[in-house]
Amino acid sequence: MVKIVLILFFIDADKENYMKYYEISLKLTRPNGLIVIDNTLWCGRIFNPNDNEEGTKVVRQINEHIKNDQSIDVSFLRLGDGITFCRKK
Ligand SMILES: C[S@@+](CC[C@H](N)C(=O)[O-])C[C@H]1O[C@@H](n2cnc3c(N)ncnc32)[C@H](O)[C@@H]1O
Repeated sequence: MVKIVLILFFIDADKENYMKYYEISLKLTRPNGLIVIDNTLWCGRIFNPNDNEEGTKVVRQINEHIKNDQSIDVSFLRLGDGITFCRKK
């Protein structure tokens, strides 16, 4: 049986599927591998309580999820539109 383990994922496609991409990446990443998520500031829209567009809600949701995920260490770069680095423990 071939077991696939990867060391780096870069998530940057459709926001609606970000949670799905994150869960799949976490399963396939080996310990110490990185999951890099782009657009985690969403142009600052996540901080606007009046912005409840689907993409905004999803980015808020994944940020919250990552904050509470004990299986990773997290680092955030306020570069561009915000980049979050998740290292699988
Ligand atoms: C913001 S661009 C990022 C491109 C890439 N990260 C790069 O730097 O070249 C988002 C890309 O995700 C692709 N995309 C959007 N929804 C997708 C989906 N459901 N499945 C696969 N790719 C998708 C788009 O076609 C687009 O090329």
